[in-house]
Amino acid sequence: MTLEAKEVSFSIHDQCILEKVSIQIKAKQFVGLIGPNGSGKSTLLKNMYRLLKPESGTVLLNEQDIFKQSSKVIAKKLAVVSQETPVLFDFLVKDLVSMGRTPHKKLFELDNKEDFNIVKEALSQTGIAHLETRSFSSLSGGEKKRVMVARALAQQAQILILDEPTNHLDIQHQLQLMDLIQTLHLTVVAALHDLNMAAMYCDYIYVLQQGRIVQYGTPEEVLTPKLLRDVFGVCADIQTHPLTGKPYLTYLSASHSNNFRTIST
Ligand SMILES: Nc1ncnc2c1ncn2[C@@H]1O[C@H](COP(=O)(O)OP(=O)(O)OP(=O)(O)O)[C@@H](O)[C@H]1O
Repeated sequence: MTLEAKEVSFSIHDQCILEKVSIQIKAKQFVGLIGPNGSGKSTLLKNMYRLLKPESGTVLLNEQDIFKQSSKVIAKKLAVVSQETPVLFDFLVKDLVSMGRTPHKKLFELDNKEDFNIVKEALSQTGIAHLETRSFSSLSGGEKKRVMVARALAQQAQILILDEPTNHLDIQHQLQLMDLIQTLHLTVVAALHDLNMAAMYCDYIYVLQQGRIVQYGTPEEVLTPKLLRDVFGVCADIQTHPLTGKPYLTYLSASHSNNFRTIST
């Protein structure tokens, strides 16, 4: 399964939010989307999962225009965990996760044993089995996030679109979730704010700035002091971590960054 945005442009009230953005996620790749607040990450993802329609350009799911495929067909192939949690006050956690099975069911067809097992597995994988009979509205932000991930897993789609998946999660659950997603070997595109997470888990990273892709490559190629300064306006020391072998970023405060400049010149 592949997903691709080709020269996607999108405006709101005549303001250009995305300008000819092209990104490609090949089968089983974990691709990160990084960029400052307001750079267009969520808008791009919304164009890629059909919540918004590009003004120009195309989105291809398995090389076919996503807007020419039915919602049900797409939902079997592509699952989304968005930034917003739905307003579903009266649903129990297990019922909400069961909704992930909907694309696989005919109208009025009831869940069978296989569906129950898939939902059980999704609850267990996301560590929320103990919450299954709780009402969604009573959960904490992090618990709600894990329910939305469980619903996406129950959907058994081959492509996952994640908009800040670790937002609201404590560090243990951030790592558990990212590890889990990595072990599923799906095709993944995720908007991430934590650049160390992006470095650790992504095969490739695209950098958005003011609605344009300004850099693309492996974490090693993309995460450089220059990029962090130019795009994020921060000074950072970047080393290869001795245990992970991945780039590890240490952000420097204004006073430390002066020392850093003195040392590195
Ligand atoms: N409905 C809307 N009306 C007006 N402007 C919007 C709307 N939705 C998004 N925007 C603007 O589009 C730009 C891109 O927003 P978007 O949410 O895609 O950025 P982002 O990179 O995901 O930001 P963040 O990191 O803060 O989540 C922002 O300037 C935002 O204010």
